[in-house]
Amino acid sequence: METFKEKLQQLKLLLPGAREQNLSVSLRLSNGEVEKALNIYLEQRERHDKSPFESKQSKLESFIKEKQADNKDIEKNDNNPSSNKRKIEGLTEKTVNKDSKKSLNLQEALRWPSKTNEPTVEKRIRSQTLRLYRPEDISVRTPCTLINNVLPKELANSLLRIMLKESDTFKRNQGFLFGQLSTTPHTSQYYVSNEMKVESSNARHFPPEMEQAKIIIMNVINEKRKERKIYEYEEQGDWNPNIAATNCYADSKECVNWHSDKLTHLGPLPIIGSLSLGVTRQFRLRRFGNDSLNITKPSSPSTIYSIPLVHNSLIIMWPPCQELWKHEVCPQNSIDQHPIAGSKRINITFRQFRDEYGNEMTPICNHGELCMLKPVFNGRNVGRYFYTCNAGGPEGKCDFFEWLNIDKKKKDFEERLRILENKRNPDK
Ligand SMILES: O=C(O)CCC(=O)C(=O)O
Ligand SMILES: [Fe+2]
Repeated sequence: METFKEKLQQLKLLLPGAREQNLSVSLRLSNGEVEKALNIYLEQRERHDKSPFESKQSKLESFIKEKQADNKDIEKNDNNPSSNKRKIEGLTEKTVNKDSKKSLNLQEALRWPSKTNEPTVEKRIRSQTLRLYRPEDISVRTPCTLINNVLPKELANSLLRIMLKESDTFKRNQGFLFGQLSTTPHTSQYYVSNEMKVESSNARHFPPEMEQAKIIIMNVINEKRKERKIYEYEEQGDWNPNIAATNCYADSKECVNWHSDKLTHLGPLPIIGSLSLGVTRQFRLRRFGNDSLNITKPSSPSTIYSIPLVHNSLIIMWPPCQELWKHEVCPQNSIDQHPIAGSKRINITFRQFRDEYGNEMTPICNHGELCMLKPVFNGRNVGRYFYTCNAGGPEGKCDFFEWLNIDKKKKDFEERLRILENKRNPDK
């Protein structure tokens, strides 16, 4: 387990020009999670950069209000005897309380973010949002490929109509964000292709139009993939999407926040084919990991690339997009109405569920729950993966940790298949 100091060091490597004090506050607010701390830091900085004309005073007031709200939540948790206190390695509870109050300090608020200590180059790059329209630019700058008009027009329109109807029964997912229960700002639904068994009562089978779309998209992606490097640990065979996470954004304010897609059941280095239907929305990408594989043009972690995804477009997220980048669909002030969908957008993300990463092959944490698979995105272990506790609630994570051994997993899975086969055909 890394100490608070080591995590701070990781953050410093990621954001070389940033003030240590700001990174330290971000790390405390993130409950000691480097990835969340990076987001908190970048969001604060972005917010700051977006409003250069606001007076220092009003910026300061809103910053303090936010911090006060955050700290109230921290205090509420810490005062609640039934909830496990927030744990940050290397800090006692007392220090956490004392230090989180310290973030109300006026001096510190004024110093967020530091203008003077950061190098000019980073300062110039950091506020950059680059809009990318041309597929050539998208391929050079990001680990994605954009294909417009991917489906025959009639198929795209009929799939949109079907999904609009289906979306009436899509649900808002609930999850934990910084220990607080929160609801996703859009609705979604899982689908599985027809050759798969529906194991979860929450999943539905692909409607026939989705199956047709899947085949076209699968062929397009496998064709494009022939021109690309295939990493040692990605699925070596053809890409064969068998599940689809679908989203509905009812209006311009519905969104999905910065995230990378979970690898637990997809395995390392997945390919994700994301089809957009209905209203055009901005899909934004930001690198946050160390691109040691050098597949995209070097960019600052805070450079945001914004890509308009029009009706019937496919964005392919190639590996290592989920390992080293984050993506979001941000809220917008206005959108152009779509003739069929009005203000709605439907998104279908085709993915390949890999059996060797199924539930039976996933370790169980100390809580007795299935673990989640996470990549190391920086430092000397970049390129490795580990299993960790998936709990996000107020009870906190347990300290389960296990490196993923990809070769061993493959062997274990083959062994498991052999045993199952022997049980089915004992005479063989
Ligand atoms: O709506 C989109 O384009 C992205 C959706 C997404 O990122 C997801 O479902 O994981
Ligand atoms: Fe995603």
